[in-house]
Amino acid sequence: MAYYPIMLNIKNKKCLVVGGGKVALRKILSLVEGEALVTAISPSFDEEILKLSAKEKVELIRREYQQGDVRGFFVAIAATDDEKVNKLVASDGEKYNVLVNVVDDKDLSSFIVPAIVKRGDLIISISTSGKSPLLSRMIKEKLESIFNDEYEKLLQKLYQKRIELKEKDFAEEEKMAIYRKIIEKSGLLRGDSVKTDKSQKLFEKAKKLMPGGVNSPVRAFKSVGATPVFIKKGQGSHIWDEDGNEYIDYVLSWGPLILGHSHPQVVEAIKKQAQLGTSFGACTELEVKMAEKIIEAVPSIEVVRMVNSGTEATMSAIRLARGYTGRDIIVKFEGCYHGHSDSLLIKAGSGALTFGMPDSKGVTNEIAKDTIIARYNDIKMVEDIFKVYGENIAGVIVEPVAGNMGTVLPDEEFLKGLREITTKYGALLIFDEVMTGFRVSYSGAQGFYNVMPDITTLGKIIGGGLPVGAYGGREEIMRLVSPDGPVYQAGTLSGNPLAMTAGFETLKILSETSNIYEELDKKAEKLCKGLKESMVQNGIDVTINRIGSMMCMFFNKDEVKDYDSALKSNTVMYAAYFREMLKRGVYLPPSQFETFFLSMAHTEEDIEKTIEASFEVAKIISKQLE
Ligand SMILES: N[C@H](C=O)CCC(=O)O
Repeated sequence: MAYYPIMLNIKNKKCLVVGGGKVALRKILSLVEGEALVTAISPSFDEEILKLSAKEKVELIRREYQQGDVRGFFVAIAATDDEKVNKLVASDGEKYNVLVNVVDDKDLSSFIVPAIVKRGDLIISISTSGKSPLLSRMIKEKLESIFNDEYEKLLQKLYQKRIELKEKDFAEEEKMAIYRKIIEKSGLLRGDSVKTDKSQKLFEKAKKLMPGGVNSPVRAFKSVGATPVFIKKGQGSHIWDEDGNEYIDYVLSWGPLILGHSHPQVVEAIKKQAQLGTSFGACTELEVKMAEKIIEAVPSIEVVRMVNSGTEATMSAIRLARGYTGRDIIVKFEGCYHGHSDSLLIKAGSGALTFGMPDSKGVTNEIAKDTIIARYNDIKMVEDIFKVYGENIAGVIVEPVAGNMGTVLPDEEFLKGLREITTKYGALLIFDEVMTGFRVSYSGAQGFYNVMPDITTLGKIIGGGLPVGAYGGREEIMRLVSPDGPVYQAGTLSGNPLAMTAGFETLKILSETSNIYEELDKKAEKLCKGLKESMVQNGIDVTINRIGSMMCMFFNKDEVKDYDSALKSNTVMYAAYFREMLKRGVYLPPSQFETFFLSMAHTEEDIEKTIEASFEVAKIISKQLE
């Protein structure tokens, strides 16, 4: 059956309800609300119907329905459980041209009544053409949670404006523009028009071709309950997806793009180099320039080796620490992520934490037993571990600012304590500065906190957006690396000219631009202040951790200083926040346990827009708390 949806004006129209029970009561109430002249026929009536009659809202006829009763009515509703009566009302309706609805029997009805969401004069009706009342009800509940009273207020505002403009001599397009502005200003419908068809199609295809449809797990948006958007291009602080949606980007390829996307100087240098050759697997002057630049900047590095990723850098650093000390055990911290090499995938952060599998299958017990886990910021625990295993510990690896369980800052004494303990026991201290290097300061976290490790690993920023990694440290340690020494490590594309060029240009800009880190800090401070305020004003608990342009907004009322406290965050709330922000053109990390990054390219306007969006979203997600 095909239905034609209409809204009936029943004001002052005679409407009949046949029946006197609870269902009849509901029907009478909705007719009364529509200001109809209601009559009900039934041998007996529910208490509430009698009360309505006492208030003269409904006229009651106390007897069974009789043939022809529908005559003269505008519409009739049969709400009895007597099949014979219902059929009689239906056939009378046909005979006397009266619209009839028989409750729960679409075949007997000439019209059916949709489920509705009503906010004052705003009425949204839902119908499954009588096929599934349950689905109608569930959709209604969903819509009720979206369309709150604010929509009614908006409707009234628009109506007032319409009356006001009626008298004025405006062209229709001008009027439309005014109405549109009012709607946009309300923020209520912003983002609901985002189209992601192309991304969705691509993801369906990708899932068939790649595990989870991705080349790195966190990209799958799984923990935030969304379909990933497929990115087509980036410029400055903005990215665009395949459907043409624009976003302010706070992921920045997970940190490398401190200058923003496609910085013209970096792009130009890459182009020039590409014309000269992309890889030689041989020595180049570029590698020498890059090594010089890194050694100049990072205080503890005297000699450096370039590799292709952060994972390679940390894996090689561990091997070097073992080679140097002749010991096997490594201490790492819960929630710190050092890439995906076997010995470091124990209680790891980032995607491993996001997907609840911090210990990966495929890592043998033999390997796992040489990694001891300690609590971040718990120097006493590290001391205790060293008291028992000190003689066998090759090194301690740590993110000096943890960025892979969200952002977690080190306590004042934590890093210093690690330096003292490792020195005392002859173990090496490895700072994984893949994320913090050239990010928290030009000299990394070690410069910022003035604590010098023995080995440092780098990645991200030093590749200027191309794949890269590096590890370096005191000369006496680094000379053990092959071919100077017996610790083997190699790579076909290591130090490749494109990555070296992009990285070198990036570091050059960072070193030549005055106050760059101060500016980033100021922008990030403003952003965090606004984000926090948006939550506080809407009664949402949030803890923001930040150092310079690295930050994380934990949906958590308590301080976040380690893995356990990070895990107490409300990930469902973060997921809702992420989805709503995305709709409003703000691209955040698709996991509660990742870091937000800012770039030099982010403008005041970006920050303001983000805060504005956050206020809108906070209002929406605060409803989840009710
Ligand atoms: N937190 C990770 C890197 O720093 C996220 C990147 C990835 O796993 O793809």
